[in-house]
Amino acid sequence: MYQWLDERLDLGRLNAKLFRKVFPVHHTFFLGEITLFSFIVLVLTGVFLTLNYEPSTQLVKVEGLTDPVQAAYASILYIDSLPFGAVIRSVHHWSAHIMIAAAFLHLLRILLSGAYKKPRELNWIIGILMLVVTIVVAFLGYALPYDNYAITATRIGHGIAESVPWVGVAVAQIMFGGDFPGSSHNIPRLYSLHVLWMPLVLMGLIGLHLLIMIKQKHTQPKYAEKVAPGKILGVPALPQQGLMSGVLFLVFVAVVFLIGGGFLAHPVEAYGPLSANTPNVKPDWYFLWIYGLLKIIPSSFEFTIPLFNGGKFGPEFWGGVVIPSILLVGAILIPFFSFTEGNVKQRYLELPSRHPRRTSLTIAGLMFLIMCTMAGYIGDPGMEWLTISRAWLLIIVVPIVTYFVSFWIMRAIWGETWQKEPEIELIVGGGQAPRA
Ligand code: HEM
Repeated sequence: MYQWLDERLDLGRLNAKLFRKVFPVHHTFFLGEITLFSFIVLVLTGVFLTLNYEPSTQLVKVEGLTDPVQAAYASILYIDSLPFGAVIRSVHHWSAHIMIAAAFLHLLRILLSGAYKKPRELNWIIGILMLVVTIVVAFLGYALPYDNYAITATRIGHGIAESVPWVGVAVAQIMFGGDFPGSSHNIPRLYSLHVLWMPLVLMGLIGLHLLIMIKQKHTQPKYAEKVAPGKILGVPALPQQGLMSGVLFLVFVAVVFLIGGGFLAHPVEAYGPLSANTPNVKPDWYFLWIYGLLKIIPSSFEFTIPLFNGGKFGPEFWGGVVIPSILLVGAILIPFFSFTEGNVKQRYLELPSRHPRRTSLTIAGLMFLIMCTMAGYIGDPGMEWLTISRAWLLIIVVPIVTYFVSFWIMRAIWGETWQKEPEIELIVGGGQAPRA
């Protein structure tokens, strides 16, 4: 069979060029792979869901329910009633959470190890875009069950889209196919964006990301410089790397099915179909920091520019659009503010502990997000101590204190040598003397 294929596809050349490509091995490199695996599981479980989901708000009768309900809602009841239907829906749900978390951790590893520097600036930018698109796809899928929970959470995003001065209402109408909720175009519009257009964009970006990564070659652990100077130290793409990735994929599938089976996505009947009741729901964790900002920006923080029918700059615009956009642009620009020594290409991973400024800034940034997230709980039972003014204080003070404390700890531990990468001593096994 190999010979038959080789004669037609010149597999030998492919084998020599692609399959023998060397991949450096480091446990943190699996974060990018886990992000990829989540995407694959999302597509596979998504195919099952699309085969059984009805993207329509037409009213239909469901056995056991007195009032007619929207077809989208009814189809989720149907999916949950299929053998393993609720588990597959839950695996889809949890894979989305894992993909966002893994992409974010992957971003942190790139940031903390300096892998974003020349020549990988492009892949850094594509990565940020992928993270944003992933979050957008997750948001677009939120409303599809069309239950009270999904609609209430999606309304927050709809309000943010509408808050953009002058163009917001038009943007929201295009995105949601009319007023939300209520328009019969809502579900078909969100559905096509969620299952087709945005995943296609994501697939294109992932393909580009991986092609660039293969072309530029992976950064390597520091010891590779000593063991194989000027070369790539690692294992061939096939069979070793492929085998490791294959095993990790199977483990990933097993774990996500365990999570999906153990913790089912919320049953739609717990909240019921669209009604005037607004349940007290919060957005998912990755939106909570924006939700927190929306809670603490005072409603008086608003003005209108009396031009072209008036452009309103309200708190939702500041918290939901301006601050996240500033952070996004800042993140995109990171590689252009840090340079490699002598402007050479970055080949090796940097130790976070030996780059205390960057590491402390990253931890401070995380603290900012955590404090904003905490503000999302203002007014909840048990959180009475958290007033709006205290939340402001925490958001400003905690990141600054964190920066100085973590910087001080790194300086205290490594003293004068804090900026130097440690000397690597190579120990060769089998009782031989070290060679380097
Ligand atoms: C959202 C979907 C994403 C997928 C599926 C993905 C996938 C991958 C994979 C499989 C690798 C190789 C293994 C590794 O280094 O972990 C990689 C490398 C890389 N990724 Fe991503 N990634 C994603 C998001 C991001 C993000 C958010 C960033 C940063 C903003 C980023 C920046 C990079 C860079 C710079 C490399 C090269 C790393 C090196 O050479 O050390 N990626 N990505």
